[in-house]
Amino acid sequence: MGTSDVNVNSSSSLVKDFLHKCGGVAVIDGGFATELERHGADLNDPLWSAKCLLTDPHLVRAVHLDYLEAGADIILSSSYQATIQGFKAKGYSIEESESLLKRSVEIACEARDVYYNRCCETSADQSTDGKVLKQRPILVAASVGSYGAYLADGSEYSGEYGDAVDLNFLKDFHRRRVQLLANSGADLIAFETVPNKLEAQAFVELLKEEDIKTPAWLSFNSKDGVNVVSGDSLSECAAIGESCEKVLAVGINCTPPRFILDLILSIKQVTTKPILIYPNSGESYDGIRKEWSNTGVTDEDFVPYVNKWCEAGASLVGGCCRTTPNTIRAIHKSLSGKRTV
Ligand SMILES: C[S+](C)CC[C@H](N)C(=O)O
Ligand SMILES: N[C@@H](CCS)C(=O)O
Ligand SMILES: [Zn+2]
Repeated sequence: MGTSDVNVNSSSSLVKDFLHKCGGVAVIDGGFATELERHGADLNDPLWSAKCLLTDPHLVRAVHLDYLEAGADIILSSSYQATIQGFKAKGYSIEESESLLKRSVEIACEARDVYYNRCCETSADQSTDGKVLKQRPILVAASVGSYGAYLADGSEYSGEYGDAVDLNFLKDFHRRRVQLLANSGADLIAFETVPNKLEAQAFVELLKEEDIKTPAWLSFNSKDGVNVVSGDSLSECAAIGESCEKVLAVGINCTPPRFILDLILSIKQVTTKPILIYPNSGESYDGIRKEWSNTGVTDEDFVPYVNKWCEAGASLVGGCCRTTPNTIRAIHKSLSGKRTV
């Protein structure tokens, strides 16, 4: 057995072991880019949330910390739309771009360190203003958004890349970023808002070809509750995750809450891996104007479904775009009876 086999075996139970320590269900953080915006960041930029790595790394750290204090057990780095190609288009060198990518994970790890220090400093009888300050296992996941995210026009909600974009193109597009993020100190890689089957295939092939030691999750988005946004079959997409030993969980993110239950039931047919769910608020996004239209959906609409989703098979639950630390606090509270620790 080579060293790579040893490493894969030792990380192959990371999510299941983590879930066990969390009492069966883990809380994922909430919308990251939209939370930066709520704090005043202007993300009308091709880099979207990754712009803050350049302009306001302190805010990036503060938002991670807010999610930890709201009860998130897993935080995702600010690298969703951070790509070497995107930074290069802004005039950054390859070295600078690579260092920004690594920085995104370092900042998340720093937030975790600050959080643990706060937990130590807070005695049990101190008031914590509703903050969850509890020493517990916390994972940092390196976010990898799709090629559509890099296009910066909301294409991750269509998954239509045109005929020129084939499997090799997507693998080459993502290769260096995945290598870097895998060696950045993150506990896992979060391939998220994956809009089509081709890109899912590219991600799992990259994990194998590049002998990536950091395990991953694979999370798709849907706009009809049946298929992924491109129209590709969710079952076929989830089965790609199931086929790869380095993918430790499969699920759905950035999808309206009303579709989630059916999507869990569909994924459950094809996977034995933990299922993760982190829906958006249910509002619509205009990818050109980079604006959300508020359809009146609120945190209160979302949270009551969380226990049903867990009963249906989800074991990692959080929020995506336009959810906030309040959403995560409410999810944490709502799951507290379900957790066995
Ligand atoms: C999941 S969508 C809201 C992401 C935003 C998009 N990549 C953009 O740049 O507008
Ligand atoms: N983790 C990213 C996903 C965007 S769909 C974010 O929350 O900004
Ligand atoms: Zn989202």
